[in-house]
Amino acid sequence: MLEVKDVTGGYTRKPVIKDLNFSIGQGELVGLIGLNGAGKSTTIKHIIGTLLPQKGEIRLNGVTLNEDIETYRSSFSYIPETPVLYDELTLKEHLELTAMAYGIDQHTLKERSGKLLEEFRMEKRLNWFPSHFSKGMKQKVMIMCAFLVKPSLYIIDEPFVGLDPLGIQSLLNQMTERKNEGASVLMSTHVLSTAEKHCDRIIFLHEGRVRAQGTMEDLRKAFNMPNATLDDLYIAMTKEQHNE
Ligand SMILES: Nc1ncnc2c1ncn2[C@@H]1O[C@H](COP(=O)(O)OP(=O)(O)OP(=O)(O)O)[C@@H](O)[C@H]1O
Repeated sequence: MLEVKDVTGGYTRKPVIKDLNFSIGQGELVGLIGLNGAGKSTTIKHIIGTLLPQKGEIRLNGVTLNEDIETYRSSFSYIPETPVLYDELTLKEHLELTAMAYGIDQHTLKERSGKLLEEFRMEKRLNWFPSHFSKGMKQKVMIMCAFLVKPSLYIIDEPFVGLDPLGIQSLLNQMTERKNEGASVLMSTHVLSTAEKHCDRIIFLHEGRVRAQGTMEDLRKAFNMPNATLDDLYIAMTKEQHNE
């Protein structure tokens, strides 16, 4: 589904991410974990195509962005860490615009947005403008727009920080529902307890490189820490690098 092969890239000639290799299969939820500045957002920017690899390639459903921009772009939805909304559009108009951009018909729009508005408790705010939304509400608008579309991959940059516990539960419900339908999720987060509980696999990114990846069991073996939590493993990874 998503294949990242030998990808090196960044903002200038000096690379920020180096020789990244990982893939995400159908129905998998994969967590991208690492310290501030490890390169998580930069990795995501390469996958969504706002940055191009200096080396290596990224394939989504078999194609690179260059080979088939339409297929590539329509294969994923992206939820950024900081919500980006149109000041002059209401919540309702944001949903309508998304539907239009992705060719979703009126009937489907009504059905899907009805469910999402209920799930995220935003039914009464359909005619509100972004300036009246709290930070978490803005995040919910982006999440609802992303889940209105049913792409094969969701890319989510730190979703848990601004959401209240009910919002987090709703997002996890949406992810699980789409996962069960075969969609994949790549999610970067610092909330390790949630990642440990919900991710099928974890990718540890450190100083722009994949330090380790796999299931919790794989990681426990790799670090030789049989009963470790994701927090324990993460701290071990940072200390190990520190000692080098
Ligand atoms: N627009 C930019 N121009 C130049 N360098 C950048 C830019 N954005 C990030 N960087 C650099 O790239 C490196 C990786 O940053 P990135 O934002 O990918 O980290 P991150 O793992 O997402 O961190 P965080 O957990 O803080 O969000 C850092 O050294 C950062 O300074």
